[in-house]
Amino acid sequence: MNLMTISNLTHWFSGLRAVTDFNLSLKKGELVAIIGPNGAGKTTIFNLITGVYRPTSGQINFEGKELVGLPTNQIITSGIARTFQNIRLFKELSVLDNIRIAQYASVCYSPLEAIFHLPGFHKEEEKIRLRSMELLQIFDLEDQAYTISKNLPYGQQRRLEIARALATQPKLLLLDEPAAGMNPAEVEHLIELIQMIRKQFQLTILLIEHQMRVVMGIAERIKVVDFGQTIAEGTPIEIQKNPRVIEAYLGEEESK
Ligand SMILES: Nc1ncnc2c1ncn2[C@@H]1O[C@H](COP(=O)(O)OP(=O)(O)OP(=O)(O)O)[C@@H](O)[C@H]1O
Repeated sequence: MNLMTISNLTHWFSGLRAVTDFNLSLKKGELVAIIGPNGAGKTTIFNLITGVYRPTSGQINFEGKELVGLPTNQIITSGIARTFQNIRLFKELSVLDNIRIAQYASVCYSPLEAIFHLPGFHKEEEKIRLRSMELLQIFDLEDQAYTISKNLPYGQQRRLEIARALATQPKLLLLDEPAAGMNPAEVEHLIELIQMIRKQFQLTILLIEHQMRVVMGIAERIKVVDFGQTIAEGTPIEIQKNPRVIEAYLGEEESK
């Protein structure tokens, strides 16, 4: 059974058609990449899945439930989390607090327990703290738990953003250019990290990425979009040989 099925997704920004009849079926546990030149419509697809924009037309079915029309918070509690192309941490908060905050969408104490600091509040807070520290350990950030997140090196900020996304316990993780701005060593580390969390958290992953080293290294299937339209779909090997893709995208990448 598919975890998510996107059917005929189309989105217009005034006179500009950013996404045209986009279709995608994601099976549980798959890692699928969306690639394409700048402005092709990739991030708009993520914004449509997460309810930032409501599509002009089309459906997004996640575990049998229609997502179109739902507010973002309900989409997140359904089991979808994302990272952003431009890192969006709570920059003035500590690394630990960035992870803790992500868990409050599904907190299990009542306002009364919170106001009067009743036992239910303390128990839940301790659970959140422990789980946050566990995540920081997995992401090799536990020594930085009390560092203000804006002071982390760039590669660690990217890792923290992924850790924060996982704190909501998603089934589907949307990664928007996770390798952007990383040096080659950080990229290699990221590839290992994505493979590790995919297994450990039994994740399905949809990845937008420009760095072909990452895409070809970890994606099982690739969709190529250009001017909002899907121009090719296949395995990494099929995509690398596809003349239309080379013309629209890979050729341009290789010549950089
Ligand atoms: N809020 C918006 N209002 C109007 N136009 C927008 C908006 N967001 C994106 N666009 C336009 O929609 C098209 C698709 O943009 P999108 O950001 O989805 O592309 P992308 O493939 O993610 O590009 P990149 O690789 O550069 O991130 C572009 O032409 C962009 O200028």
